[in-house]
Formats: sequence, structure tokens, C-alpha cells
Amino acid sequence: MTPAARLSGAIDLLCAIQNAPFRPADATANNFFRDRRYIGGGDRRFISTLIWDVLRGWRRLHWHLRAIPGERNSDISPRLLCAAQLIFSGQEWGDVRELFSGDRYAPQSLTERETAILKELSGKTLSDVKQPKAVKFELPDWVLPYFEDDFGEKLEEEMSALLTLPTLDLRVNLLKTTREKAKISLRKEGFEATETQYSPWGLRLRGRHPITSSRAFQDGLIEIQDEGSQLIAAAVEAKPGQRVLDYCAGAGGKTLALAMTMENKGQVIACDVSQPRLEGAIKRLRRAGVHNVTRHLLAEGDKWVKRREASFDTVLVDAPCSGTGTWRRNPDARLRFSEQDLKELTVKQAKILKIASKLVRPGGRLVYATCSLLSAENDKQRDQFLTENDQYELAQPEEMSSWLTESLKQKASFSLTPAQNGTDGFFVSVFKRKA
Ligand SMILES: C[S@@+](CC[C@H](N)C(=O)[O-])C[C@H]1O[C@@H](n2cnc3c(N)ncnc32)[C@H](O)[C@@H]1O
Repeated sequence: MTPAARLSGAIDLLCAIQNAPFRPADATANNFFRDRRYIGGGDRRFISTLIWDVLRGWRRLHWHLRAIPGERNSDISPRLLCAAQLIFSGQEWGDVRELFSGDRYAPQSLTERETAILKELSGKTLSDVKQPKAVKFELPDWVLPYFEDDFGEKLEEEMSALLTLPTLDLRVNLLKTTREKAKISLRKEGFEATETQYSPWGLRLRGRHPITSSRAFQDGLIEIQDEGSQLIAAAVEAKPGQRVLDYCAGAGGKTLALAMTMENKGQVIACDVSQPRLEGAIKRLRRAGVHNVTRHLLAEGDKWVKRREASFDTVLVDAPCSGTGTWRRNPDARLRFSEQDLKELTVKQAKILKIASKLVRPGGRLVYATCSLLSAENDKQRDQFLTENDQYELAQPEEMSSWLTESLKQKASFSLTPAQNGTDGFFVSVFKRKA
């Protein structure tokens, strides 16, 4: 594709994302590229990078565009956003204007208004000292006070890290290989991976890589999983022969890791309320060579839960949450997240935790986890649970998982953040049901 055709593709994708405001941008992008198979790998990368840069800089881009005289309340189109992002990423204004040639496959020529606006941006930088904090950190206004309370003087450091590009983390599947061997296999295919700092099974790649088409991925030697997510599974410490419940299993990201630490021995039940998500696990389990997992779709008024009370050695609740810890990967989620969502989620989390806690046998473990950075979903949820459930206590350091590093083992609850750990943001709390 020519540079102009790529820009045109990017504008079309941003339109598609805006037309589906309740849908995650990556789901829209997957459909977009599936319907346009003629777009090759390099072009696809260009288009995705530009659009993800736009989403990552959404509030700052709007701040600039709205600051232009006469533009305070006017519509800001995908064309303007893409062109503005190109200018902020260092392209000369004249070069950007040329891309809007109006030729076949190129975007229509710039209007007079668009030309005037974009000229104004020339020479400016995306971040500006005059931007209010919520704009600077790309946060919805209502969320800022929550993060200010939670992070205090670390706010700047944490929020800046949440704006950086994420790494591509892989979990080595010990059912099929070792970390060293997986690293060598990846190197042979041209991927230079380094070992992760905390996860004993993790490998890390910088930048974007077509890893799903690699042999190592297709043979099930590796799975894509953020290091923080791997550490949640590590904290669970599911052991061979145990009966383990993954209560909010989704498409099985953590289920796969639990089956791995169990060496395929014992039983994992993967539950969820979403059929499509549970079905998403089938292919992954097969690829990974996992055969000790069964799936169960939870339904309203399900007797399944009642019949299994106090029967599991370990229950993981990887709760539905704000996903604030993954905002590096999903910058569009920032735009959709409302205070009402947070309220509903915290109620739901407490409810799920209560149900799941009944399923743990006396002396067994209950692990609560989120990919949130908000204490309302993390520490506060843990404290409320402990206040309301005298059958539970926090695990002692010596009871923490042997898969964790010494520093992480010290506390029964720990948080991971992009700034402190270089992972997505996660929270985990390990409870023990009193014998
Ligand atoms: C954070 S995601 C789980 C991710 C998954 N564990 C993984 O590692 O890939 C939370 C999951 O909770 C599920 N969920 C939502 N409400 C639920 C409920 N009441 N009971 C069980 N699962 C629920 C959602 O469908 C979603 O798949």
C-alpha cells in the first residue's frame, strides 16, 4: 500500500472504532482486518500503530484541537485525529498534507478548515504543561481523584508508566518444554526473548511481533500472557492431584497455567458466565496439551455451585474488574469506563467472592485477583471480605506459593504495577479457609 492508502485505511479503522463505542477497539480492529485480507502485515502494523497512538493520546489530541480558536465545540473527525497524531509524531506538516491527495486509495484533500487547524499544530508537542492532570494522564475526569488517593505522590510515576507501550510477554508451557528450550526455539525463528524478572515461566519480547504465526506458538510451547497474569497463577500454586476451581475462567488464560503447575494431574474446573469466552479456551487447551480441565457454564440459580460446597482444595476468583491495570494495552477502555461501572463492579466482585468462598474446603485456599489498579476493587474488597467472613484469614508468608520470588512471598496480598514491576497492573490476595 502507498503511505496515503495506509493513512486512508487508518482513518477507516478509526471510523469503525467510533461507530462501535461499546466494543473493545481490538475486537473491531480484528474484524476490520479480517474483512480486508488484502492488507499485508507491514501495512497492518502501520495502521494499528497509528490508531493505537491516537487512542493512547486521545485526551491530549482533543485538548489541542479544541484549543484552536473557533473549534471548542466542533466535531473532531477521525481524519483530523490521524493527521494530528502524524504531526505530533514528528512528520512535517507539508508531508502530511500531501498524503491527503484525493487520489485513488488516498484520503480526500484537506478542507480549508482542516488545513488551518493542522497548520496550527505544526511544531507543537502532544504533551503540554498547560494540560490539566486528567488530560495529561489520559484519564476520565472522575477517575483522577481515585488514583490521587491511591497513589499519592507516586501518581505521576504510575500514570506515566500506564501510558507507555506494553511488552509482549509469553508464558512457557512447562508441559511441553523448558524456558531455556523455548527461548532457543524462538531465537531460531528470529525472536530474541529475555527471561522475565518475577515469573519463573516468563519470556519477554520488546515491540510488536507476529508471534501467533510462530512454530513455537502453534506447537503450544508458549502462550501469550502478561507476566503479572502469570504471577496470579503462580500465587495460586495449584498442585498435582488437587481439585481446583477457576471460577471466572474466561478464555482460560490462567486455567492453562494452573493445569501446567498441576502437571496435568488432578482436576481443574473452569467456570464462567460467558459461553463464548469458555469456548475460546477449547483451542488453547488443546494446543497446550492440557487434559485435566473441564468447563462449566454458570447460570442463574445453578445448583452446580450448591452441590460442590466445600469440595475444592483451591479456588481462584479472577474477578471481572475495571481492567485499569491493562490500560497500556487497551487505551480505548479508558474512554468507556464510568463511575457507575466501578460501583457495579465492586458489588459484583463482593458477590462472586462470597459464592466462591463457600466452595473451598476447610484448610483450602481462596485466591482473589484483579487486573485493576484501584483500591476499591483490591485492598478494600479484601478487607470487606475478611470483615464479613470469619472462616477466612490471610495466608502466612510461609504458606505463600513456592513459585513466587522471595520479595513477592512476603505478603498474602500484593499489587503489581507497570511503574514498579514493568507488568500490567494486578492485585492478588491469598486467603486460607480455617480448618
Ligand atoms: C478478568 S476476566 C477472567 C480472565 C481469565 N481468568 C483469564 O485469565 O484469561 C473475568 C471473567 O469473569 C466472568 N464473570 C463475570 N461475572 C461472573 C460471575 N457472576 N460468575 C463467574 N464469572 C463471571 C467474565 O465473563 C470474565 O470472563
